[in-house]
Amino acid sequence: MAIAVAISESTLFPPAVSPINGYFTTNMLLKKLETNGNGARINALLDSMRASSPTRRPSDNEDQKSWTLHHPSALSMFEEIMSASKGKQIVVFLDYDGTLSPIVEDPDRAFMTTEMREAVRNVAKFLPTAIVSGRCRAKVYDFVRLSELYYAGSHGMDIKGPSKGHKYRKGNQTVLCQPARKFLPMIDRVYKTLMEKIKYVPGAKVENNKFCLSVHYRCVEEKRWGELGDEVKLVIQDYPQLRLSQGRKVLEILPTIKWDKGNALEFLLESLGYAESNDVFPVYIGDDRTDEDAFKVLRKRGQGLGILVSKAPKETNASYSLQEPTEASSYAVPTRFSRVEQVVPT
Ligand SMILES: O=P(O)(O)OC[C@H]1O[C@H](O[C@H]2O[C@H](CO)[C@@H](O)[C@H](O)[C@H]2O)[C@H](O)[C@@H](O)[C@@H]1O
Repeated sequence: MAIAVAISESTLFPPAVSPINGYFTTNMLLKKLETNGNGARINALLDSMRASSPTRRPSDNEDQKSWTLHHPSALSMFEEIMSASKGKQIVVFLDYDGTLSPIVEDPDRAFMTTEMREAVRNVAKFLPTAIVSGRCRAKVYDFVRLSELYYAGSHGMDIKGPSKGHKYRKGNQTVLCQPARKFLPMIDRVYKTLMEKIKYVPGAKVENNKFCLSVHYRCVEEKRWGELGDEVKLVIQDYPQLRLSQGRKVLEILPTIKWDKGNALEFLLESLGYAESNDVFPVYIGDDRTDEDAFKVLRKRGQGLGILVSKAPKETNASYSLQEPTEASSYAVPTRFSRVEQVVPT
């Protein structure tokens, strides 16, 4: 759409944005609104991309101390946590990237270690265990390869229970929940468009997570983040049923339905028979913004606990912390959990 704007071009628009046939387009105006008159960008998305990817700096000692005081290490508090869960069924929820696997440049190579897989396998022997990931369910399954677990892919929008013969399976039915099914053709279309649009930005990568998409900028030069963000915004502005969210050097495109990792957690607890129960103690370990939705649900239920994997102080709804994925694996050593008497649901 072209709109006429009664202001002089030279004072308002930086050289890159000039009128077409004497008219300023909406996009031009938007671009102008994102600059502060000196031509410096104050693009909200770009600012937020920077803020969610801070350059690592040693955190201030005082900040770190006060944060650790409010979010003590889940390892040092293990005995207290276990006594709070006494007589209750612990259910374990694990995020994948940054929690079970280290963050790496190539998302296709985010492998978990054999040690981590063993730790998860062992936990799942004693406790119902779910992987809750932004990735597509099939892909996260390929990384984890444990058929006894629940998997919630696409940020919880694609949930499947353990295959036949596993003890946490509910009766004969396989648990399945895909609340965003109708968005599949749209997501596919946007995936193809984005692939085309971002191929000019070196290092950018679109990952098809089935019910949502990830646009990675970890390998994009910072000076091109703004351009990439603009391309993504332009594409999704034609799709009001989609929304933009952010993770670790990634822009996430999701359906606008009210369904997130928190809903997935509640759905899984309900599937296990703990919808309204006080006899359950959910433990959720995650590292990212989308995991906050699950931490919030735990706070609201006043049950269990959230553990944030983070080296640096961060605002979070989690109660405890772990420094890095390797700590998550030592947290999950089987003897820790097997000491607690567990009620195994039928
Ligand atoms: O919910 P998660 O399991 O944490 O998934 C969130 C996103 O994780 C992946 O991206 C992140 O990890 C990559 C590999 O280490 C890294 O290269 C990227 O910068 C991170 O954002 C995954 O690729 C995404 O699809 C997930 O949405």
